Amino acid sequence: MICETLPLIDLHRHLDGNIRPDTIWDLAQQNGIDLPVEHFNDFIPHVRIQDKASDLMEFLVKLDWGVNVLSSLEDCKRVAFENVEDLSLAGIDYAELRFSPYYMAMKHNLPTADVVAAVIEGVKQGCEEFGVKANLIGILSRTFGLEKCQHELDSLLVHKDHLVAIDLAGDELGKPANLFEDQFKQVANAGLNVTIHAGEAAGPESVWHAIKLLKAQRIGHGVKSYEDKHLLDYLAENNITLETCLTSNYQTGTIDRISDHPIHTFLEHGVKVCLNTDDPAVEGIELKHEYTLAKQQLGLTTQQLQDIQLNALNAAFISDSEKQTLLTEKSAKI
Ligand SMILES: O=c1[nH]cnc2c1ncn2[C@@H]1O[C@H](CO)[C@@H](O)[C@H]1O
Ligand SMILES: [Zn+2]
Repeated sequence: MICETLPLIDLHRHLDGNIRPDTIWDLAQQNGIDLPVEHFNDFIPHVRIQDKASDLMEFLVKLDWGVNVLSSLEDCKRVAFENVEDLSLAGIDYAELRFSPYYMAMKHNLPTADVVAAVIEGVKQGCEEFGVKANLIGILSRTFGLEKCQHELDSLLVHKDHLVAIDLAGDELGKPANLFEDQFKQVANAGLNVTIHAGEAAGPESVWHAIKLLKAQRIGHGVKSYEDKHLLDYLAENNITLETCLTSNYQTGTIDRISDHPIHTFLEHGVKVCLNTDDPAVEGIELKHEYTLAKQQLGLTTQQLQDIQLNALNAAFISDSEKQTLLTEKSAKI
């Protein structure tokens, strides 16, 4: 299923949507935080989707315990480090880990820019320890409004040399992309890449806004693009890759069944897609599972899955020589 001579890459993976349930439990004990249940097994439904949520916002609530137990910068560093260990355990060669520093800082009033520094440090140490490659994408959590997003952006830009891109995530319906035009002008001025969550809870117009107003080079999800043929042509012609997350799309109610995912429509139109996890700990999946779903539930061929692995490499926010290194290092391992 996975082509062993090509690097396995996850470009859409929330670091703060992948905090291990046992770490959340442990940090809660350590930090004297009351949890709603007495036994660990009873805690799982509070931090992991059981089958599916009714919509995106109900899904996102499951991420809250993970960040609510982060009481110090050391805790933030720990979860960042563990995220890299998880990459190594999942057989991933390169990942772009995204995180929302204000969301992580919020509950315990941690200084947001220092949270960014702690995550950078945890990921750096993880990469050294586990021999995995990773870069970071900063998220503006649109759910909390414009003012908080500007604060979040300011905190991220302090450390912009350690980031490859900025993303906009959270409540797509309630906080549409056009509100954040000014923030993404600042992102462009800072020389960072742009990927935007769009076409997940809202329709194709949200994808258009992400591209035209915020200058997105990649789109997170983009599921609803299938409703607009002109948009499909535009995505294909401009080489804008859709970061597809099958299990997440099912669990957020964006699609009713995995087999309903419009990935075939995208491929037929020449739109580039790659496969990703989104929030693996909350979803209870890993990247290889997404490739299995694509084969078994959507009938993708071995060739299509290989192309998808290559699409992820091509769409990564790294230089051509770094891409080449990932390729040669992988074939050397065989
Ligand atoms: O699937 C998703 N769609 C939209 N936003 C998401 C998704 N998963 C996580 N976040 C959002 O990303 C930030 C944490 O990294 C939070 O704002 C969370 O709500
Ligand atoms: Zn996401």
